[in-house]
Amino acid sequence: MICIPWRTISQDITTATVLFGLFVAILIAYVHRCRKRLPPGPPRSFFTGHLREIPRSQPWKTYQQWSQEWGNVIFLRLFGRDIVVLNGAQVAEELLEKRSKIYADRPTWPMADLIGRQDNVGFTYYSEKLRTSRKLLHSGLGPQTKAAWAPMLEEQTLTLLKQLMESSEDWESLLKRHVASVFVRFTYGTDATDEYIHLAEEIARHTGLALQPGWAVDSFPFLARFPSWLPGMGFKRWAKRAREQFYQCTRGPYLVTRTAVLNETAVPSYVADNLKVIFEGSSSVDENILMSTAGSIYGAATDTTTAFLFSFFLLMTVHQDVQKKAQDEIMSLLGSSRLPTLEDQPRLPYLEALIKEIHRYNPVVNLVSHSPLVDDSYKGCRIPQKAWVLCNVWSMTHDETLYSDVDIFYPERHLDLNTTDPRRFTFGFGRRACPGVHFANAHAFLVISRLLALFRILPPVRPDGTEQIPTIAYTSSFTSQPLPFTCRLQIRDEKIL
Ligand code: HEM
Repeated sequence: MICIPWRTISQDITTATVLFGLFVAILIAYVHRCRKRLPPGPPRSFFTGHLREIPRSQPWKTYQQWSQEWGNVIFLRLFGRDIVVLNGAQVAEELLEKRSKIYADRPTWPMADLIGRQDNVGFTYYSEKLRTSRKLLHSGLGPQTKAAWAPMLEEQTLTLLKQLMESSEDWESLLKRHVASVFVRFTYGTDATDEYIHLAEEIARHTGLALQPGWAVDSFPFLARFPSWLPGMGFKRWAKRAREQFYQCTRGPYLVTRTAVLNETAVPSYVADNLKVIFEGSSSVDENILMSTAGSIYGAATDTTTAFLFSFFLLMTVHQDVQKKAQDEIMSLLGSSRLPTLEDQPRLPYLEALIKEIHRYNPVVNLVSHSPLVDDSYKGCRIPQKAWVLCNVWSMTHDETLYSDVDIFYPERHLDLNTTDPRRFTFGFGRRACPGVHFANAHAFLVISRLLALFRILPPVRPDGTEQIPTIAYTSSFTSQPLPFTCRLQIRDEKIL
């Protein structure tokens, strides 16, 4: 007979009891979590989730319509991911502003990580690195540093006007080039070369591709750990090339400015100013963080600014009456004496209202993505940790309780200072809100006021002499731009330049 010592049996019983207790506790926690219901949403297919329900074209408009049936917080599932759409200003402010610490993260995007985008502030997960990056950006872009970048903005807009006087039919490419020059100047203090612009456009194309749904690695992140020579791992080889180009685009211009700082030939810029204090020993910021914040500016600033300015051109081409009112305001303040400067901004309220209305009418970024760091709940519904929280900016700037006749382009609504400033939504929320907001507002004011002072923006003319008013329509991309349209620029007051 085999004799098992009593001590061993009693140890086994204790271990089994502890394990069973642990199992029961986990089960209770799991059941409790699941019993807290998820937010409501349209019915979905068991296999494809809401793939068929979510339209490819301007989904933000559909989400707004769904809110009438399902409320302001809607739950969707796509490619195995939880998506929570926030459709109103109140809920966005409640969650993303008041609970900003919870909603400071970005959704995980394994494919974007593979192409190196963790070194781009807009994608960086919430961490010490992100906090340092944002501090650096705020200190370079905030209103306290306006005196440092305002003269550069004035000089660059003047160059744009002169180029437009020479060849106004090239307004589209000149405007794009102007935007690129402004951000390369601001960041590195150098001229934007064709090579850099081309590489940066390639990087933006790669980002767009990586963010498209359907990459297997986004649903099964463990695939990223498999060797790239295995069959079916072509995405890893593509990602490696894309990542190398991304680092080339970030390092190249940074090193040029760094060398210029060391040689004492650098002109003031975001990178040069920060490097000087690092080299003097007055700042302990890691140079790698400075380099990646600098590399993030171009991507975050150019597409958004270009989309906004193109929208201005389209809306002025169609709404001649609004354009005339803005021009009359500039004329009554300045006559033909000079071009507007940033000091004139507070004295041109109609122009300020016009800028607000361009933001409201078609927000540049209609869906802003955040992600909660922990499980959260709102009005009894669970918002799962790591869910993809999509803040529907469109639904806020088209909320009938905030703005009347939402589909009408009507800057006058903002002359009443009680009207909600749409930029409260269009530049994002909480701890991820756009650090470039002050720069963007100053830039928009300078370009728009100076263009209107010098030019009339007119619809194209058909062969029979009648004007062809373009249709107002926008893309469905991440930054929503007007669909291609044409307009004419006519000089209205040459003496002003
Ligand atoms: C019309 C112009 C612009 C618009 C409409 C715009 C809008 C936005 C929006 C909606 C976000 C996301 C905010 C969020 O997640 O809550 C964002 C992020 C960001 N923007 Fe802008 N932006 C503009 C111009 C600029 C400029 C001029 C710069 C820099 C010079 C800039 C730098 C950034 C950066 C670095 C981020 C990422 C912040 C983070 O993830 O923590 N943006 N912007």
